[in-house]
Amino acid sequence: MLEVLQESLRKAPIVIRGEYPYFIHPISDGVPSLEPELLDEIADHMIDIAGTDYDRIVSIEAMGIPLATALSMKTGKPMSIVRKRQYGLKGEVVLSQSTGYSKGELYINGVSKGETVLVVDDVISTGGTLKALLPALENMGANICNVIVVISRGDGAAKMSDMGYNVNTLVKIDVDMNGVSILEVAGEQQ
Ligand SMILES: O=P(O)(O)OC[C@H]1O[C@H](OP(=O)(O)OP(=O)(O)O)[C@H](O)[C@@H]1O
Ligand SMILES: Nc1nc2[nH]cnc2c(=O)[nH]1
Repeated sequence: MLEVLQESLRKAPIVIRGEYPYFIHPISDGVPSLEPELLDEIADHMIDIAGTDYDRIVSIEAMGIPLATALSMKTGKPMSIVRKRQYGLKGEVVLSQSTGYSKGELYINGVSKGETVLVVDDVISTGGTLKALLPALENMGANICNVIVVISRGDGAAKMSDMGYNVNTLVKIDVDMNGVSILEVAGEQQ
């Protein structure tokens, strides 16, 4: 299951940021090379989880964009990207994002009241981004049918579950200076 993703995670280099071992991976960073086989495998798996019964795919810049694009092309569903830049369009919604290493504003455009949306992203770590985004989408009148994040590192997904949001993750990982350890793979017994 998810063999291409697992293999790529095992090969992911680590750099130390402060004292934090930071993994570098095509899905979370777009470097060194994002292969179509990997996007294809992930998009197929997302369809297995969420089907295609939604109006719109919603994702977050920057690294949600290739995932949403691959899924959009497979499902024929439109996508809206939550941006870090303000456009000032009518109906734009602003929210504050806080992750482990950044704070800033996010801007939602293009999501209409009553739409059913699938939310996808590359990584969940502290959960700060989804903690801000999911209630904001609901306040806009969107119906969130599913949330799928490729890589889970840390306790963000558990925190979202405590808030009443089920976040499906494809792999749970741990990271130290020696590399990435895969703790859990979606659909596999451990
Ligand atoms: O669970 P959290 O702690 O909120 O972290 C998750 C967020 O962090 C990453 O984005 P980042 O803000 O680094 O932006 P990028 O995609 O532009 O690198 C990732 O794409 C998520 O959106
Ligand atoms: N690419 C990347 N994104 C992260 N988000 C939280 N931790 C990490 C990390 O180590 N690498």
